[in-house]
Amino acid sequence: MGRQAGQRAVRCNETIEGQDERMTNEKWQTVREDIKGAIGAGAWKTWIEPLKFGEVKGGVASFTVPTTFFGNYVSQNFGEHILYQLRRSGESVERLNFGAAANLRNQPVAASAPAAPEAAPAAPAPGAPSSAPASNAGLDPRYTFERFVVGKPNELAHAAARRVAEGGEVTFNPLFLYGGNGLGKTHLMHAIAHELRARSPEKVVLYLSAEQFMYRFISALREKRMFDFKQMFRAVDVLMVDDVQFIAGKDSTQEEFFHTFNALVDSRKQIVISGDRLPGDMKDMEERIRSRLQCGLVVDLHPTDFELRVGILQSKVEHYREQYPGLQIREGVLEFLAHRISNNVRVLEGALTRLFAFASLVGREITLDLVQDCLSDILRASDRKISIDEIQRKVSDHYNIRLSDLIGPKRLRHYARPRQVAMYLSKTMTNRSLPEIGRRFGGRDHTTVIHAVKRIEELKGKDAQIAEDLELLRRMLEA
Ligand SMILES: Nc1ncnc2c1ncn2[C@@H]1O[C@H](COP(=O)(O)OP(=O)(O)OP(=O)(O)O)[C@@H](O)[C@H]1O
Repeated sequence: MGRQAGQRAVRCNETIEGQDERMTNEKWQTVREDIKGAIGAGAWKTWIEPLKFGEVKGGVASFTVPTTFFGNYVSQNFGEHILYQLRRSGESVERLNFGAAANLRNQPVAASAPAAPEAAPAAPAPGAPSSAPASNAGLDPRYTFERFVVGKPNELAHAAARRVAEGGEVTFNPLFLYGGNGLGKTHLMHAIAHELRARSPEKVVLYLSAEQFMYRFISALREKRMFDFKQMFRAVDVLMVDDVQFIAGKDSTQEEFFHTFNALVDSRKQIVISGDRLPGDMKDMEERIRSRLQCGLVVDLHPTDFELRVGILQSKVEHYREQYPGLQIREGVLEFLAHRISNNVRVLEGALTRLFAFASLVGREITLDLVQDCLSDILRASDRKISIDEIQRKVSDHYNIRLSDLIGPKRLRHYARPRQVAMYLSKTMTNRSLPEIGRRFGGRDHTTVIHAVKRIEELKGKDAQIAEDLELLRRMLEA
């Protein structure tokens, strides 16, 4: 463990022992008044006043709330304020626990994470700890390393995520995960947070989407709570921001993000960011942010290959078997799905969920006929066509050059060769005409495209590197 983390743990323990008896209901009354200043009287009256303070024990502050929903809402929306104000008042509280009054006789209810958009309704996972750090609100309990299937396309991203989750000395900062839709970026980020929470419960791990960052920033500005906002973000040990491309073009949010980022990096706190493309290709993102996003470790989640998709389906089937015992699935069905639905794991998962639900309703075995009946719309939509845009994006990522340089006028070999590769793929993998391809590459003439195609045809036979690049790009585009 790094020096910093060790020092922090000792300090926390010392304070906790001294202060467990100290925290009283009277003190809570003072603290909650401070929260009123931070969140406004309306929200305070609705959400904070009804909280009944219980105790602080082992670094966990417990409250009784009217319902589980109430607890979840407070945890998600005001948890950080409560933690921050408690700590400011001298308490060394690491977590909050909200027990619903009705359930208290049985078991305290955790202020558990709400469901991710496509997730099952929020409920603490079986066996989950009975309290969750408020800063972990929003985590899907299913998105763990155990449930993440590793294959060639995602092995590097997985290894980097594992390294961060060990919570040791910060070696690369930030870890930037990028890739297309539904390839597992969010899953890996949640897995890091779950693992850190289990290994180092004293650490404050904050996961949020870039959109949430923006809304919190705007409401802090509106309610004149910028000091609290800054303190809150600077108090975290690990910050994870998902879908960072969302803040591109949003100037003041970018400005605040930039300062938050710098403050955390300066104090050697780990940052994990995800995006749908390379930082360098994020149009409308300020240059200073793009360069900072690239200064740690940048890893790509490549499109899944057939083997990985089959692996993911098999792992999901195992979980479904617990839910739908006795359901039979014919041989060849998973391979068929993995072959036909290739671009997005989320769609693949959705297809399987629908199949299991349908088969259990009608009491039928899952066969290829059932797949055709039940998934015709998904299968139709997955018969996708490859576009010139996609080819350009993949080629520029592959050769690590900017999209604008791939398309632009620069004639250096460093740009010209990838451009010829992209033109060749556009000719051989789409049914676009030569003039149209020329137009899409910065308004070039169709004879330039013919020359590029011929040149790559020639090189394919004698340059092993080009042959390998073409093969890899083709596989990624077809995936
Ligand atoms: N390797 C994998 N193993 C198991 N499940 C996976 C894997 N990759 C993706 N999934 C599942 O696919 C779904 C979509 O993944 P996730 O939300 O992490 O994608 P994403 O890359 O963040 O997509 P987006 O950019 O659209 O937000 C999730 O339910 C996730 O559990």
